[in-house]
Amino acid sequence: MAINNFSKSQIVKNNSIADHDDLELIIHSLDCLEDCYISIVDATGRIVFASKDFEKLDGYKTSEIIGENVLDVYKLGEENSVHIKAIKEKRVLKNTLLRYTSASGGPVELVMDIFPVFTGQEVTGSVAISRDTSKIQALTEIVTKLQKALNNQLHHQINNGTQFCFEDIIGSGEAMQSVIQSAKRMARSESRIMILGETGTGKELFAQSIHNESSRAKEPFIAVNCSAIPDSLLESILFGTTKGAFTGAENKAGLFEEAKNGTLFLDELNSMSIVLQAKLLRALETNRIRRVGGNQEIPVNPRIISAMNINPLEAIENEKLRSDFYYRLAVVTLECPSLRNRKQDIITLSWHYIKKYNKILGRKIDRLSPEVMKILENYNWPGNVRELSHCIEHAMNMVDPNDTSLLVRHLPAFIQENALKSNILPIILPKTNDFKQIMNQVEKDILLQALKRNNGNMNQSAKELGLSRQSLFYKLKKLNIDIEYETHIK
Ligand SMILES: Nc1ncnc2c1ncn2[C@@H]1O[C@H](COP(=O)(O)OP(=O)(O)OP(=O)(O)O)[C@@H](O)[C@H]1O
Repeated sequence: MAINNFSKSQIVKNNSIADHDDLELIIHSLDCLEDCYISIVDATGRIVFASKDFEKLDGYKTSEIIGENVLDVYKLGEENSVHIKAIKEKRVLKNTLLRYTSASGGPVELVMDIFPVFTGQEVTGSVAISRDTSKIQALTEIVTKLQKALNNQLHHQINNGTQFCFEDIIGSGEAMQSVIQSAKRMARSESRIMILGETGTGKELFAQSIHNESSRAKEPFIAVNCSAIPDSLLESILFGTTKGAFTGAENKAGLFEEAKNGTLFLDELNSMSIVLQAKLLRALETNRIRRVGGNQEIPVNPRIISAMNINPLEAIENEKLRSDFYYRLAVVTLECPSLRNRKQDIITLSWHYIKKYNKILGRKIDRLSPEVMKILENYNWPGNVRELSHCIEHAMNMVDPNDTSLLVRHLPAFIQENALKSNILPIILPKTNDFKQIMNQVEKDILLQALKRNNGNMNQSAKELGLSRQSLFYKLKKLNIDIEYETHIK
């Protein structure tokens, strides 16, 4: 690879080398230069050198980032920048993982060794030698897929009824990581779990993952959506029936029995009637059930995981939920955060679904426009991850097979309209130092966004902008704006 004028001997001579191990590490890193990228920043975090190959990796042009601050370029907080950390802590950081966003919004992951540069006692900068993890990851992905296929085969053989495990949960932000850690701890115990969260936040995904991580993994996982089934039927489904209990009734085991020593997942528990809650409470207290129409008590042993998408305390207050029933089931609780409260995961999840639909629909999208990123991050996602997946599926159906960028016009109309109404379409400044050109662009964007918000209506747009109709006409003419062409959202 090209490392410009930066030679191996220059780096090795660098007086940051604290001990023999570091020296070995640098020499080892330099020996694998084919797979390495080098970056150097000064003590203030200003980038003074970045090897040319970075451009291919993350899309930031070397010529444009030299002289810029590393935090600004890679949109990192101080705590996340490994360069700044090495400078502040005055120590070498080895094999440190750094995740950031490429110029086109995709994820980049590097493993870095960072060496502070000393002049006397003072740290005057740091040198990082980085390796792209995607090659390692590609291999890991293959191995993981093989493992999963093997697992699935096993699951099918033992028919445990699940599709997901913890590895399928996407969310590197603190909120999601903390829920995953709690869920893993819960998987190791036998306590009943209540999973709370809005619709589409992944409650069933967590329930399945907990089951697969628990000692019950080889037993069945049985899910029942309490809102989808009328009460009388739900009782027979859960407890089973005895021949003659009602016309057509047969001797049949219910889900409590079918779940055996596995997990019974009661989804949308809040939809269950108060009467059925009382019957279920008895079963939960005794770990015994009676089939509908039967006299015999049958011992049962599934672990119960339940889920609700409303606030349980409000449901108790409104007498929709018995408190004794709730507390029997909510021995431990897990809260799935809504997507709007973990914005940092929105783009990662979007890329997950883009990759999925690239494969399914034969598309080749490898770039999200900055406007799309901003819109996705600012939308409030009432349907959470499920809604995001539908949004990307829609967009991927709208792109042409040769398109490589996902643009605003590909998004569902209501999301475009929402962005316009909430005025969050960003103004993208031209890359120039020409002040007049920048101001023209700003003026043009403001006029166009007002026109789009008002469906091209000149009077309303002028009113909103505080201009006379004539001034608006004059400005549109001066800026050479073709309204019909340009008010289609780009
Ligand atoms: N963190 C996540 N990572 C990957 N996929 C996710 C995540 N959260 C949710 N999903 C996906 O979103 C969809 C909805 O998830 P799930 O059915 O588990 O949500 P839910 O909270 O149980 O919804 P509901 O309350 O409507 O039943 C599924 O396709 C699931 O795989």
